[in-house]
Amino acid sequence: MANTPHGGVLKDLYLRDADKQTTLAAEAETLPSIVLTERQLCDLELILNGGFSPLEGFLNQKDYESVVEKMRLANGLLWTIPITLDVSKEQIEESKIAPSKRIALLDPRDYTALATLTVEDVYKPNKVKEAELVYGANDLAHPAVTYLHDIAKEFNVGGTLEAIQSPSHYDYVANRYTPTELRAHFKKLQWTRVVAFQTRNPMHRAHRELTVRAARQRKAHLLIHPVVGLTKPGDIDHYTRVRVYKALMPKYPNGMAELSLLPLAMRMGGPREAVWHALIRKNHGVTHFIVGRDHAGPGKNSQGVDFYGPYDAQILVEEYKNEIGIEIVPFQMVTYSPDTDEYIPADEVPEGVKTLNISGTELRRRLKTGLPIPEWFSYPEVVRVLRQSHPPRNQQGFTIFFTGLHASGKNAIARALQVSLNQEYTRSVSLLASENSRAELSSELGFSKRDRDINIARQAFVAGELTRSGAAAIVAPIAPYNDARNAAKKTIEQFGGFYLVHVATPLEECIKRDRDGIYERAKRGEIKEFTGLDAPYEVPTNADLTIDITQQSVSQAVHEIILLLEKDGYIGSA
Ligand SMILES: Nc1ncnc2c1ncn2[C@@H]1O[C@H](COP(=O)(O)OS(=O)(=O)O)[C@@H](OP(=O)(O)O)[C@H]1O
Repeated sequence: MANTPHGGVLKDLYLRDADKQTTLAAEAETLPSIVLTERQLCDLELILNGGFSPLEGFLNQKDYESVVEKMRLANGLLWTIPITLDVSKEQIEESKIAPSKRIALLDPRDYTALATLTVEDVYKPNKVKEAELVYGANDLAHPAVTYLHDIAKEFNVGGTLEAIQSPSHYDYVANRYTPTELRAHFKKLQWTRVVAFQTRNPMHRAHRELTVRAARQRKAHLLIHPVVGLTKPGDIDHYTRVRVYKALMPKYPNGMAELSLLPLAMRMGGPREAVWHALIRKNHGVTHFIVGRDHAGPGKNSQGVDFYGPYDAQILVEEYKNEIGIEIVPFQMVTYSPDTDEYIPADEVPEGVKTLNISGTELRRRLKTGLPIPEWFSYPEVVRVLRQSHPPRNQQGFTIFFTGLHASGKNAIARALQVSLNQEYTRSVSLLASENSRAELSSELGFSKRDRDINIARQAFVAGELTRSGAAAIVAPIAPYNDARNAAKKTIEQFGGFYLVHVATPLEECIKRDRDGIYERAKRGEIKEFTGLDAPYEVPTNADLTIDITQQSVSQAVHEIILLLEKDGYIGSA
């Protein structure tokens, strides 16, 4: 039989409110509303489907303070992470949020009303205290603490929820199970002992071995229950991870393991989060839960020291195991022994026996450079998925961002670079020449700082999208301002390579080379705010390459850019 929910009753608010959903939806149209944040949306989904049982809403002040201080709801039930609906002063005023008011909670993606909140109270959380007691330190190196101070708004609204509808999902829908659905699934499969494995990372052979060992030890079936809500910033995206899990599932014996995706917003709260994870799994009907080394660990604090000890989570979970009501399976990471070609838990490796491992950083390096990933470490099917999402540099996109004065020669170099890159045949090459960008993207803009910044931001957006899709983008605006160039870099480099090339032709030379006589017109006052004359050009100090066309030919300039791209692996074979 599936495990009892935390608090005894599964609070599936969809089932509870099924009869009144049409009325609630109609009422929601008339109510003031709050558009949820991404984190709040994840939390709401798990409150509504019972994953957060016994919660039936967002914590009121009494519950919040009790959870922060005592790891318990005000009624004494164990609950370790505050689940709060944070709002700003403006939202409170605009929606007239006050006790006993009803508020519609809207999906941020399409403004669908998902639930109605009956407000109990509005309160100001003590964020420093929450950071210290829940996450162990008021240290911005902790992602949940940064969230608390930089993203979460000033006030919390406590209150109970009524369910209108669940948030829509369009990805991996068949693999998403609510607690009610998962319980029915276990029943159908006749699974009574189920050990759940939580993960926010791709899974390799070591994870498969670890989970099978846990199942064998406890004579249980296996639920691979990865988080697909919000995880640690910088993690591999969930699309890739789910493809990895799907590639891995056939490696388990038939009928041993199932995959279900959990729309949880993690806090990386280590020990407290491990207890929370266990309670969530209990609500999903699971009987056993694997807690490994450094469970939900946020990494190092601002002093360079780990926030939590590697086994703190296991210790806290052990301390509360009777109240949690799920059997904890503590696990050491398993490691590979090349001599015996087997995986062994780290604490069982005999003295002197050599073991191998590949760290996350090393794996990313191998993916980036195209270096082999050995079969003892992962399955070829898994590696294929990872390589598709992390192509080597020579298949990734990049942007060459030229900056320089009018008539500096940047347009000629940009055109020649496009021709040169076209020889490669490996990716499409797009040139956003300044005159085209001005005509097609920014025709209504002039040359004030604000307008120029918008112009650069638009080009950066387009170049970013091209870079994301694996193309080479060449942009060649004047881009006279540092902050706009830096913002462009930030926009683009999250998707691939970014190179700032400063065509540093001196102004006098530009004036000499200006065949259209534009500088002359500007000097006569016919063109205002002209860069280099009555508008500034901030010389970049962070250019990847500086070219002076009075000293170098166009071919030479292009060749230097090609050399830069080759050095970083964007062109040529890996
Ligand atoms: N006031 C003023 N200042 C600078 N440039 C001016 C101005 N008015 C028109 N032009 C012509 O517009 C071209 C520069 O546009 P950009 O989009 O590159 O400018 S910016 O990056 O937004 O600053 C640039 O042409 P190219 O250098 O040939 O691209 C200029 O001839």
